[in-house]
Amino acid sequence: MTGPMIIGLTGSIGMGKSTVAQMFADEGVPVFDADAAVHILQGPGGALVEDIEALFPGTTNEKGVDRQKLGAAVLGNAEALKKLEAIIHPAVGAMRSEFMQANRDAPMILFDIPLLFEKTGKKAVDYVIVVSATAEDQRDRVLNRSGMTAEKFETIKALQMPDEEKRKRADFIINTSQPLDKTRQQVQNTIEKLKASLA
Ligand SMILES: CC(C)(COP(=O)(O)OP(=O)(O)OC[C@H]1O[C@@H](n2cnc3c(N)ncnc32)[C@H](O)[C@@H]1O)[C@@H](O)C(=O)NCCC(=O)NCCS
Ligand SMILES: Nc1ncnc2c1ncn2[C@@H]1O[C@H](COP(=O)(O)OP(=O)(O)OP(=O)(O)O)[C@@H](O)[C@H]1O
Repeated sequence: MTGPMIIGLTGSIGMGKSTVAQMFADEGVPVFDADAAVHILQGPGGALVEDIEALFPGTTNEKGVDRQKLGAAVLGNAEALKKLEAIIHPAVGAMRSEFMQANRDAPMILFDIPLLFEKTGKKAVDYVIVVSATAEDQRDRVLNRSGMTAEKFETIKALQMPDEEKRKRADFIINTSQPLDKTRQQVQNTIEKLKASLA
């Protein structure tokens, strides 16, 4: 194999992807965060702000994209979301390529991609890790966030592959319905197994 082993980290809304990705980073694994890339593209002076304003007038301001407004325009409107994804996903892909180039000498790298199964495709990675929690924990975590409603949660869930389906397709599952130190241990064990497969 040439280049680093590529690990995809995915999971449905609120399952704990960001927390688990940070645990991989703590172990020294370079992490590409797709959501963070979207924030850069949509943030102040971001490369896609103008295009988004043209497609969805009134959803940007001097600080870039107003995500509440853009979310209201696209979540629940399949055609609008498709148009937005058509400009965002290729730009995220380009940033991912740059990240790969910058980390080409690392033994393994991790892609944190919320929509890995839905959009990016399993072929982009060597192994898939699915982050999963009980439906109750997922719901509690998400509804505790500011700006979130039960309706918005249901709309987003309907856009994502069900957790059960994701788990079936996973090479590794990380459980986040347990204390954080147990989850960290699972992350460390997974890294050991991945390293063993490299040897
Ligand atoms: C719609 C937007 C403006 C809402 O922003 P907001 O800050 O309110 O929510 P946030 O980004 O935290 O997303 C909340 C949840 O929705 C999920 N989600 C976001 N976009 C999508 C999508 N296109 N399809 C399915 N789920 C999505 C996220 O994975 C997350 O679980 C924003 O998510 C966006 O620009 N999405 C399009 C880009 C995209 O597809 N991002 C997903 C990862 S690359
Ligand atoms: N064992 C655990 N592992 C991971 N997260 C946990 C655990 N226990 C509690 N949590 C909490 O659950 C929440 C998970 O949120 P996080 O932002 O990581 O999810 P996410 O999957 O990235 O969400 P989104 O898809 O909406 O971006 C955090 O507040 C975290 O502190």
